[in-house]
Amino acid sequence: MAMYSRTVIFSCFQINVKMMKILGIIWCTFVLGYTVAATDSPDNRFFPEDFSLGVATAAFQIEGAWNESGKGEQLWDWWMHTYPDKTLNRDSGDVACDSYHKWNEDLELLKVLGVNHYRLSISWSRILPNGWANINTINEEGVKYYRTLLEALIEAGITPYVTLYHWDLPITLHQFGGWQNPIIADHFAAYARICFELFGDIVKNWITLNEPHSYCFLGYGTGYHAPGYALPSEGVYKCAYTSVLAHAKAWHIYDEEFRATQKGRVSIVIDSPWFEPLTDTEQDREAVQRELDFFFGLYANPIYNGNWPEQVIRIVDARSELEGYSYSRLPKFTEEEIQYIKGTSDFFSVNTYSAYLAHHQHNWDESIDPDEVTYYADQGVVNSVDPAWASDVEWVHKVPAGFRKLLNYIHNTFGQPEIVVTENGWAQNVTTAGTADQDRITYLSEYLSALLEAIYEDGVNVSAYTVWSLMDNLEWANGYQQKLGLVEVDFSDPERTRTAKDSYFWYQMVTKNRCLYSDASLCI
Ligand SMILES: CCCCCCCCCCCCC/C=C/[C@@H](O)[C@@H](N)CO[C@@H]1O[C@H](CO)[C@@H](O)[C@H](O)[C@H]1O
Repeated sequence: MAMYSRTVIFSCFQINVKMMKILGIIWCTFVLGYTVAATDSPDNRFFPEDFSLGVATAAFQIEGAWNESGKGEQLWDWWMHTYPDKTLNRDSGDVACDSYHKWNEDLELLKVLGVNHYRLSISWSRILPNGWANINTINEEGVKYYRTLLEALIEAGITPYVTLYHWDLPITLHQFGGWQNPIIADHFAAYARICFELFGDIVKNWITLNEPHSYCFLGYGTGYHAPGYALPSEGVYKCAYTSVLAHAKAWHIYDEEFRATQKGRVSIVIDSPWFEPLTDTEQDREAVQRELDFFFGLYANPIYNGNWPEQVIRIVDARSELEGYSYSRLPKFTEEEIQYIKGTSDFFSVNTYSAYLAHHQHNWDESIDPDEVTYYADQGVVNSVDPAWASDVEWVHKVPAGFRKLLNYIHNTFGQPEIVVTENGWAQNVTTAGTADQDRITYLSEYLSALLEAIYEDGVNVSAYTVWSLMDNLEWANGYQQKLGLVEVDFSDPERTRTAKDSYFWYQMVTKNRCLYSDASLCI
């Protein structure tokens, strides 16, 4: 039955969406009976009535059309064209899922999936081809593309969550040093203002930046991502400083100029795995807290509590001095900036996929290795994973209990905010991926169970959950070699044919039943 549903699904899209829904229901009835039994006792409670279930994508990862309709070049276009060997299989985003041309097919997928919200991003250089926010430089074709898509989503009853920056910096701004240069915060704020003006009448949920930890650490720390800068001693901190400031400026613009009329809200996506102590010792428990502070707190603390986490300041200042620096490698916020940044988030957005074990690094606090002047060495933590945690790619391990703990940590550390899970999902290697993706169903089911426990057992205020991703797409440096979609995309086919996976039908059942059981009468 599952195979039959999949084979016919896409011709149905064009003809009869209602028929698709019926096929999905048939699939659920005959296949999910087995699926649920195979999953480790999912929670049988209904999601709260106003809880929002959604999926996410990002512009560069799906749109393609990299130089069409007036779009300017951005960092990842340049990176993949200039250093093709830095991406697995020498893949690029030139065509990606071709969503720039096939957005209405994606919309049908969303409608049939029955999601409440869709998280997407706007490509900065599609709106402002040269990056500069000068009213004369707005690319009307880019505006029309997003306007049409956003209006169609609203028309379909799907709430858009719009990310302004998902790693695709206009190349002109990279040439100014990108996120190493605090002036980028002003450029971002000006771009944000234009987007609020252009789309704020219909977009009510804004995300300023996606995962600053990822683009700061990978782009300016290790150099594994664009722009490829290996500046591990200071690059991450400078990038974090500019990013936090950029976010705060955009939030203030919205707050002062748009909130009263548009009545929307603004947040920033912060990503973090959960960390478990390797051993039950005080040293390893402290290692967990240090890693959380350097990974998560570097971005969340200035925005929610004011300033960098206290121990990050203490450690980096002390180590900088011991290393012979005449200044601290950690840029400092002025008192005025601390007050300006604090409180600039209307809800807490978090991306999380995995957990790691944390172990105190031997001698970390007693000696300084001059070859180890890095953001990583500052933390003094060695990470590993528990071999019992299921995994198909090196960076994602199935640890739903860690997800619940992370939600509780946010609740307790950052003032019990409303939490929106803006990304969570299961990554498969291309060699093991396929449309029969029971592993993904198991992962999502267990993570959603953990989320329900956080809501009902722990009293954590989680209002939305978002699967990454609607469809397989360009996974940055991993090219098309890792798959996270509910829908498979054939990247060898010029048509980029989309085929629903088993997980797509499973999530369709969840959005319909609003619980994790195919038989909703079992839910309470
Ligand atoms: C054998 C020992 C292994 C130890 C390894 C220890 C490493 C510890 C440090 C943790 C690093 C975690 C990296 C996770 C980052 C993710 O949050 C990030 N890659 C997620 O980015 C989003 O994910 C989507 C899927 O990759 C992506 O497509 C999307 O655009 C991103 O927003």
